[in-house]
Amino acid sequence: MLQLENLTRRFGTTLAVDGVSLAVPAGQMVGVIGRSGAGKSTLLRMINRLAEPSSGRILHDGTDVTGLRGQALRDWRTSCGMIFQQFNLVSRLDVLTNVLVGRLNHHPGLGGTLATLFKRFPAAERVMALEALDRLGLVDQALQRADTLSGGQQQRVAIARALMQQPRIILADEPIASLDPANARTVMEALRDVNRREGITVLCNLHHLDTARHYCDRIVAMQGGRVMFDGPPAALTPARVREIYGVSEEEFDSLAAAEPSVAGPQAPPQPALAERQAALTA
Ligand SMILES: Nc1ncnc2c1ncn2[C@@H]1O[C@H](COP(=O)(O)OP(=O)(O)OP(=O)(O)O)[C@@H](O)[C@H]1O
Repeated sequence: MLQLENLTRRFGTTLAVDGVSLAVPAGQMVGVIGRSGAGKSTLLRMINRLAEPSSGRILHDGTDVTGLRGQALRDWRTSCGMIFQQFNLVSRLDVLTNVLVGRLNHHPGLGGTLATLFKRFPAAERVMALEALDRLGLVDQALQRADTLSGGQQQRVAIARALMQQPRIILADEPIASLDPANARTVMEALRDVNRREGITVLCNLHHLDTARHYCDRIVAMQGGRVMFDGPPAALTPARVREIYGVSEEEFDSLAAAEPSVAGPQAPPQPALAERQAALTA
């Protein structure tokens, strides 16, 4: 069970997340929806402590995650696989090596360059990486450079990489915002499959209500840092959407589609390299 207790994050005068309390049972798939700036990313990033809460607590199976330091914090981050909007693969490396990067946390002393990374992992982990790719339908692409894959394939490689961490929770921060509908579908299906088959808890930030309704067990709708709705998809009726956001569902979705962070000809900016490395190797 993941418990968020009155979790709050301020950036200067901005209250990005405002007193959020949620109890997420193990194995649940939760869709967090809301317009740009609602606080979705900050909420997710606090869970693996990429963003520090200003106040409130995060508990996982009774352990106070908010107080973890050093190795205990690194272990917690390992147990939270993170999926970013922009995949964050090493483009010039092959797919298999990218998946093995998810294992780096288990080898803190692994030296050498990225180019020789593959050979430095034990054979059992290379097999594990191939198995992860196989279950995501990508084993044939294992030796291709990551940047030769479609966006949807790259995001599934990122999911395979997260699986290598053997996570308890997957935090997916707008995993489909840069993808076309067909690729978005394959990625959401992959996340749902991982959730169902492995029982991994998934928290997934999404812009579109229909996507959240279709794939998630539970929807948390945010606005101005607060949770305005928390319940099963069927309970988030068009009338409820209007009540929360003051617009129809169609308007909500079209506003989301018009946001600059959603797929467009130009890729949105990536998180800082240090942050990505922290997420991958911490
Ligand atoms: N590092 C930061 N410094 C200052 N303000 C920030 C920072 N990160 C987020 N914010 C602010 O906190 C609020 C919530 O941002 P957040 O990125 O969590 O929202 P979001 O719902 O994920 O939006 P989007 O869908 O656009 O990613 C916004 O007003 C944002 O400008």
